Formats: sequence, structure tokens, C-alpha cells
Amino acid sequence: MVTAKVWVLKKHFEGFPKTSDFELKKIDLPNLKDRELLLESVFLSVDPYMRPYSQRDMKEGDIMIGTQVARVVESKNPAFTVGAFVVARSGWRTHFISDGKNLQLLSSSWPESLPKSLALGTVGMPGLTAYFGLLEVCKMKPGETVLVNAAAGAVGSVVGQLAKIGGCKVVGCAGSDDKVAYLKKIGFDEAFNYKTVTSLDEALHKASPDGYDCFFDNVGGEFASIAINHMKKYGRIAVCGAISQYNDSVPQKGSYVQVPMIFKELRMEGFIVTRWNNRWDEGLKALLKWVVEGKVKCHEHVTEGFENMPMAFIGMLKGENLGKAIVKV
Ligand SMILES: NC(=O)C1=CN([C@@H]2O[C@H](COP(=O)(O)OP(=O)(O)OC[C@H]3O[C@@H](n4cnc5c(N)ncnc54)[C@H](OP(=O)(O)O)[C@@H]3O)[C@@H](O)[C@H]2O)C=CC1
Ligand SMILES: CCCCCC(=O)/C=C/[C@H]1[C@H](O)CC(=O)[C@@H]1CCCCCCC(=O)O
Repeated sequence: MVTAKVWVLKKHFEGFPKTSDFELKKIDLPNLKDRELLLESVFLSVDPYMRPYSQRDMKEGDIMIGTQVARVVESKNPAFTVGAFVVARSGWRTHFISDGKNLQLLSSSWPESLPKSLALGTVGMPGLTAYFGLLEVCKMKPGETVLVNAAAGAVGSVVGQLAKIGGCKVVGCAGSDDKVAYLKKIGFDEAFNYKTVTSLDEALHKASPDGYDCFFDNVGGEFASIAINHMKKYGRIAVCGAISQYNDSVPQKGSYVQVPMIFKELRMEGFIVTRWNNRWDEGLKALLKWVVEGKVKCHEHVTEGFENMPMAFIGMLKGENLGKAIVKV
């Protein structure tokens, strides 16, 4: 019999999550039935959405939501051979049983030398968010200037690199000098540390005195309300995330967007990447190709050990990650 370790939401988060909000449990898994398979998680993802979605969709005692790259260890389903790798949405578990539905086999063209954990980052949901957000929401065009925040993270680092591939000038901001140095290294034209600049207004103006055509907003809050004033006429804002607000117990009061939107005739659109589920293969194929060709660089912040999942999640919310935050079991 296999015993799985799972992390449970013990107590709904109040403000910033704490390790005591989680509980590690053990679950004995039954024997496989016909068409079932047993999987072991190899890499798990910790993502910002877990904070707002846990509040909205989970009860205390539920296993934490999340995605993993898992290996098939036993199979009574002919579609999955032992040793195959899949991307699953099975939550924070070391082992689980599946009927094979909702499992995505890793692409057959996945190079042996490429870390499989990238299927949770650049060549996975975060990479697709950058891809569709830029192409379909920002509708970036060559020669335009793109601004992205949380730029050294899983989504932001791909946004900047895809915008460069698309012939744009790219400005990024992030929360440490090391992250800023990384952004310059991977091709951002301008980058600044939003935590240490004396004025966000001045930093945004200095990085692009003519303003911004596209703003890929991962952060929301104060940064977004300042950045909107730096948009060019007919600029487009892709509202991807609002991580600066996810831990608020009391909603922030901000400035209002209507006046700059009217004067500059802006378009601002929220999106969830699953809108393009029917084009997932197109996006993953393009991202994998760019990664293999070395045109898109990937960095991962890997935490070792399933027992450290809560710490990795909290660390990511605090900004400790450069690139995609991953847990290696
Ligand atoms: N709409 C969609 O379909 C999707 C939306 N998203 C959203 O995209 C955003 C980025 O996600 P992802 O790339 O996975 O995460 P990241 O890898 O970027 O990690 C989160 C980063 O957010 C930054 N951050 C944390 N708190 C704040 C704050 N108060 N103000 C500014 N920055 C902060 C930190 O970087 P730093 O050091 O720079 O502060 C941290 O490293 C999130 O808002 C997420 O919800 C993600 C996937 C899909
Ligand atoms: C105000 C909240 C904004 C959150 C934005 C965000 O990060 C969205 C992320 C989703 C992404 O677009 C597609 C996903 O996979 C993310 C959500 C997944 C939730 C699934 C929960 C159910 C489960 O995994 O069992």
C-alpha cells in the first residue's frame, strides 16, 4: 500500500499566510481499479492564485489546490505507461490515483536535457499567460514599448522576453537589485527596483519618456494607479494579476482610473489564461521552441522537499523567488 503525504488548508489565511495555516497529513491510497494509475509528484508549483482562490473556493480541511509534474509509477490504463511524465492538477500531494482524465502527457518533443519542471513555468500555465496576454490582450506590435511589473517572476520574465522577440522595447520592474540585474541580463531594455526608487513616477518617466503602449499588470494597487498616467494615447493594459492586493484583509483605497482612461482613450482588459484553452497546444509549442533555441531563458527558484511547500508558497508571496517558484519533492 502507498501512503501519500498531503498538505491541508488548516485555517483560512488572514492577511499574509503563515505556516501554522497548513497541516501535513498522511493518506493511505487504495489499490488501483481498472483504468486507474498511480502517480508520484516530482515537482510541484506554488503560485500566487493559491492565495485568492483558496479564499474563494476552499474549505478548511481541504487539500491545497495546485499543479504538479508527476511520474506514472503503476498503471492499469493503457494510455499511460509506467515512467511517463504528466502535468496534473491534483493539489499538494506526494502521490495520487487518477483515471487519466485531465492529465496532460508531457510533449513527445520535450528534450531529455530540459528540466521537466519547466512544464509548470515557462512552458506551462505561466508562460501561456504571458503569450496570450501579450498577443491577444495587449496586441503588442513591433516598435511599441511594453511595461511589465513582477518582471523577474514566472509570468513577467516571459512577458519581457516575448515582447523583445516581438520587436518591442521592454521596461520591467522588480523588488530587488539582483532581480533588476537579471532582467538586464535576459534582454530588458530598462529595469528598476520599485522598492528603492525615490519616485515611481520619475522611474517610469525616465525608463520611457514617451510613455507606454502596453502595460502587462501583474501587481495592481499603487503601482498600477501610477503607471496608468504614463500610458500613451490608445494604450492597452492587460490586467493579469493583482498580487499587491491578495493578502489585504481590508481592501486598498486607490486612485480612480476613469480620467486617464478617457483622456488617453485606453483599453483595459482583465483576463484568465484558460480563455485560450483551445489554443494551449499552439502556445506550448511556440514556448518550447523558443526555450530550446535559447531565445527565451528560464530561471527557477527551487525549494527542496515536500515538507517545505508552505514555506515555498509564503516565500514566493514575499518575493523571494527569481523566476518560477518550484518545489522538488
Ligand atoms: N490572469 C491569469 O490567468 C494569470 C494571472 N497570474 C498572475 O500573474 C502574477 C504573477 O504571477 P507569477 O508570475 O506566477 O508569480 P511570480 O513568479 O511573479 O511571483 C510573485 C512575485 O510577485 C511580486 N510581489 C509580491 N508581492 C508584491 C507586492 N505587494 N507588490 C509588488 N509585487 C509583489 C514578487 O516579486 P518582486 O520581488 O518583484 O516584488 C514575487 O516574486 C500574479 O498576480 C498572478 O496572480 C498568473 C498566472 C495566470
Ligand atoms: C483576483 C485573483 C486573480 C488571480 C489571477 C491568477 O493568478 C489566475 C490564475 C489561474 C490561471 O489563469 C489558470 C489557472 O490555472 C489559475 C487558476 C487555477 C485555479 C484552479 C483551482 C482548482 C484546482 O486546482 O483544483
